[in-house]
Amino acid sequence: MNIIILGYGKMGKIISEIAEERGHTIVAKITSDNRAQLDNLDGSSVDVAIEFSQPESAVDNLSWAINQGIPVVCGTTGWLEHKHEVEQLTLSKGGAFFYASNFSIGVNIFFKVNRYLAKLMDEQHDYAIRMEEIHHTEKKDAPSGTAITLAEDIINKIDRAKRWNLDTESVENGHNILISAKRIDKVPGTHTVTYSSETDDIEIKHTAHSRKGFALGAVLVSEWIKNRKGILSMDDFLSF
Ligand SMILES: NC(=O)C1=CN([C@@H]2O[C@H](COP(=O)(O)OP(=O)(O)OC[C@H]3O[C@@H](n4cnc5c(N)ncnc54)[C@H](OP(=O)(O)O)[C@@H]3O)[C@@H](O)[C@H]2O)C=CC1
Ligand SMILES: O=C(O)C1=N[C@H](C(=O)O)C[C@H](O)C1
Repeated sequence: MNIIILGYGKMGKIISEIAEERGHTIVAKITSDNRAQLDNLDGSSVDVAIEFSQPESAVDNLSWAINQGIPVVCGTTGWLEHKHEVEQLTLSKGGAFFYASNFSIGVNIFFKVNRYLAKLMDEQHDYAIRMEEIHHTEKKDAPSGTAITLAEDIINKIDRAKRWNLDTESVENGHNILISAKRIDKVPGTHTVTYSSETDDIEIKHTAHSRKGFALGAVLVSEWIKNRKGILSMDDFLSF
């Protein structure tokens, strides 16, 4: 496949390496410095676009790919207030758009465990819910997209959990999920969900050892999306 990389940073580089190892060709590696290349690029020769840039550039990059008729796989976090616009554009153009806050298979298993645990905790009113996410110091958004997915999944399962907020923000009542976002040099991504009562704690945790799992997941999805249409997610891709 011919792949264009929109955002050739820490993730874009590992994704390109894995894609090339799997026999794909990278037709362009776009950063903020060479983005003008997109003005002259013929999209008809590109099979898939992989977008891992930054919150401010995601919508422009995704719109470029969708307008070119290129299926696009997006891992950029921190821009989701505009997701509906991108989905509408995809539908109006008959394109394909895939977003995941986390492409790692391990995290997607963790999402399932989180949903199952939340279902069990719905009736357990004595437990307060909190979350911690730890990432490297270059991360631009907080909380992480993964933490938001975890929190939204809990809100969908637990009646008393009405919303999430960062623990640095003020809280009006105790029915929120408090998220602590820590930034520590080089940490690829650690997420912990804790239910605390007076008598005990129940905790689930996922620790990424590197960015490889995220990158491999994005390449596998890119191979899968090639001839598909519509708004797609990990639930469509994974069979578990
Ligand atoms: N969903 C998932 O599984 C994962 C998601 N992420 C997310 O992916 C995103 C990228 O992460 P990471 O690679 O660590 O970030 P980096 O900061 O290392 O890389 C970002 C890249 O985007 C480029 N960029 C900036 N502006 C534009 C633009 N207008 N058009 C195209 N490219 C642009 C930067 O170029 P320049 O250097 O010139 O500014 C850089 O190459 C983040 O939002 C992160 O949260 C990360 C890991 C996993
Ligand atoms: O910025 C990162 O590095 C990561 N971002 C994603 C997120 O915001 O959840 C996924 C992963 O945790 C790494």
